[in-house]
Amino acid sequence: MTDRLHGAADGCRPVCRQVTVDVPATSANLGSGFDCAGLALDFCDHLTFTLPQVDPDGSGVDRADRVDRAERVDLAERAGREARTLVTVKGEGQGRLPVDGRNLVASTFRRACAAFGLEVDDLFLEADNRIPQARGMGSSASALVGAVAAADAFCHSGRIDRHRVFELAASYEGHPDNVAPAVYGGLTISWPLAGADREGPGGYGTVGYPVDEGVEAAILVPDFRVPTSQARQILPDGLSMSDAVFNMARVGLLPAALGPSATEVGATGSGDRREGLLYTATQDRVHQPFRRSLMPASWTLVERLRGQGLAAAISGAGPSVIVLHRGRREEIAHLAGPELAGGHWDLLDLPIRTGGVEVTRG
Ligand SMILES: Nc1ncnc2c1ncn2[C@@H]1O[C@H](COP(=O)(O)OP(=O)(O)O)[C@@H](O)[C@H]1O
Ligand SMILES: N[C@@H](CCOP(=O)(O)O)C(=O)O
Repeated sequence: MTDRLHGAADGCRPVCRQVTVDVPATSANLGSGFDCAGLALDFCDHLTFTLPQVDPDGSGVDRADRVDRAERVDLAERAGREARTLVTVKGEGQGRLPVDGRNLVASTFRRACAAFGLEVDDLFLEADNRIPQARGMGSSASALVGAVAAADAFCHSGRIDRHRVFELAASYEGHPDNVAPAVYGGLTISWPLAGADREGPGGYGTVGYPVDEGVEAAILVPDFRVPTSQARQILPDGLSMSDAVFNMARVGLLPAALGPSATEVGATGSGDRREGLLYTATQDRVHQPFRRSLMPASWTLVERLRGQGLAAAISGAGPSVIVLHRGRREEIAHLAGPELAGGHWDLLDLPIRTGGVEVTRG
């Protein structure tokens, strides 16, 4: 897509000087829902974007009074030279992620601002990261959503437009499954629009489903990384009809298996049968079998957990493992005992996050 959005104002001004963003981790696929299912997790990166730029006469931002005098002079002196990007990273990625304009959050923020018609001068970004990177918890989608949501907040007054954020961030990511829950929260099923349906920017649709309050996610996170790009390259070009049908039937079960209305579904009346539905909904023949060789230790763990009837799957493109459950935390920790005792795996017990990205202007 073209980067300047249709209808974006030419040369718009930022509506504030600082924006903070809390953007959640996500788990995509959930077994059967390759490239379409995603779940928001209550575990956030906290990002602070500051635009210190202001015209020498103080007219560059609507709230120029918040820029102190010394800073205005400093900025005036810097007029005419290349814009600076200064990034500080704490937590996940500290010492590893770029701290200049190559940082994914910073570069995406500039790109989204340009798409909205705002040319950004200097940018200060403080990233307090909790989401492990390249582990299958959607860190790259969260980085894109955080950056686009911040750009939306700088470029438009009022509440952020979640649909606009979803469309732009999904177009940058290239698949919408992690982006949608990071934007909207909860369980989402997303799809690329068919060619004839494409109109204007974007090209993805999504619907959200409520998640039963009793459902929790246990995420087992190893200390090794698998980049999503590598895990996508290993997938085959085609599938058998029977494997496609196997997954189609199961992804259709995900909203009922995770939703509060699951007990009302005739075939799933009792608590035990609900666990059975979660187990079935997370079966997969489309992507995990092809990725086993990239993450054998993760697959061993998935099989052990599933062997006890738990709804375990590779989280996203891996190598983390997600277990969706209702009150079975101790059992999961016990079954993952060998991995946890070895010191190379962590267990995160995470509630499902009902809301998506949160933005505050300062
Ligand atoms: N908070 C972040 N800040 C900057 N870059 C990030 C951030 N999170 C992810 N990235 C970039 O995305 C890469 C991981 O993306 P990817 O391989 O898709 O894994 P994941 O499963 O975590 O999304 C990181 O190596 C890094 O380049
Ligand atoms: N559907 C994608 C999901 C990638 O999720 P991530 O959290 O690993 O980035 C895939 O399976 O490739």
